[in-house]
Amino acid sequence: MSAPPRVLTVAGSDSGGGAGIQADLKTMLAFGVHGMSVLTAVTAQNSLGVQGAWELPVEAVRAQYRSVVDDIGVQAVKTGMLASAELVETVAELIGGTEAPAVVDPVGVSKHGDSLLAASALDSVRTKLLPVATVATPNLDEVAQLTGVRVESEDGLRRAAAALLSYGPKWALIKGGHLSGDAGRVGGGQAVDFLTDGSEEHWLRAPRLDNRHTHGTGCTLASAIASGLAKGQSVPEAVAAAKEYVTGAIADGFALGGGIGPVDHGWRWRTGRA
Ligand SMILES: Nc1ncnc2c1ncn2[C@@H]1O[C@H](COP(=O)(O)OP(=O)(O)O)[C@@H](O)[C@H]1O
Ligand SMILES: Cc1ncc(COP(=O)(O)OP(=O)(O)O)c(N)n1
Repeated sequence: MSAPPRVLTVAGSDSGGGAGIQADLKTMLAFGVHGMSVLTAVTAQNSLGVQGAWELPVEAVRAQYRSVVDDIGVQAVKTGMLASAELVETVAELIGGTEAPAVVDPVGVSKHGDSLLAASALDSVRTKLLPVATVATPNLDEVAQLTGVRVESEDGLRRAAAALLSYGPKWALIKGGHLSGDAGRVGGGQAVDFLTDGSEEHWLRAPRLDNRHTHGTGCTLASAIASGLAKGQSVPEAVAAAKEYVTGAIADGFALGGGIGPVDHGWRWRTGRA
């Protein structure tokens, strides 16, 4: 049997299993690729928020990365929670020395408002990590932090993407999940994301689903994109497939715990929907 495409996630652990490394590996399984992980931090986390977070030492991150890349090999890398400037710079250096495409999810703050990245690391994200990204996938809060552009309209998505591209990623995917769904406002009724490399433009639209159990959407989307790239898809193809997958996962999100439950990574086989 031939070897499956291999995808590496460099991210933090979510003990609740909804986001972080756990969401990434479940997504990779759903896309039929072999998922591998470099752990950067451990969080005590559940549907109510993040109760604690501990970073791993830089040597532990470097060692995990080398173990995987030097022996097993990777066709795509995805990054998530990187916690500190030191870890951001280490991971940027490692990715910069690897040929595989990199999907950078510049995780800043969880849905509950818990910080997952030190404020002092923002400059390292801008100057070290974004330049080595094939695709960068910030949500609206993250792109505002990184570029200063606050998005309230579809034109705002375009401006934010242009500002992000100035830091060097090949493609910018601005996720409009946080745009207000109120009737009459832009994005109302739809979850709109915008993808561009500065010349091509792709608008990704899906019905805005009325399910509060959306924990892990960003990690899931980025891992699905990395899985598509590892299979040889172009960036627009991989993003379109990832958007379809995350939309289905939100539709079947689980009411687990007392707060925001996780999306369902196994919705395709659980429900039989394509
Ligand atoms: N209620 C929703 N209905 C449908 N799609 C959504 C909803 N909320 C978020 N999304 C989609 O989920 C993906 C992740 O976006 P977002 O939730 O903004 O990221 P993050 O988890 O990083 O904050 C995007 O494709 C976004 O459009
Ligand atoms: C360990 C860890 N990494 C990343 C996140 C953020 O995940 P995301 O997919 O953006 O989902 P929400 O937290 O916004 O629901 C996380 N929470 N934990």
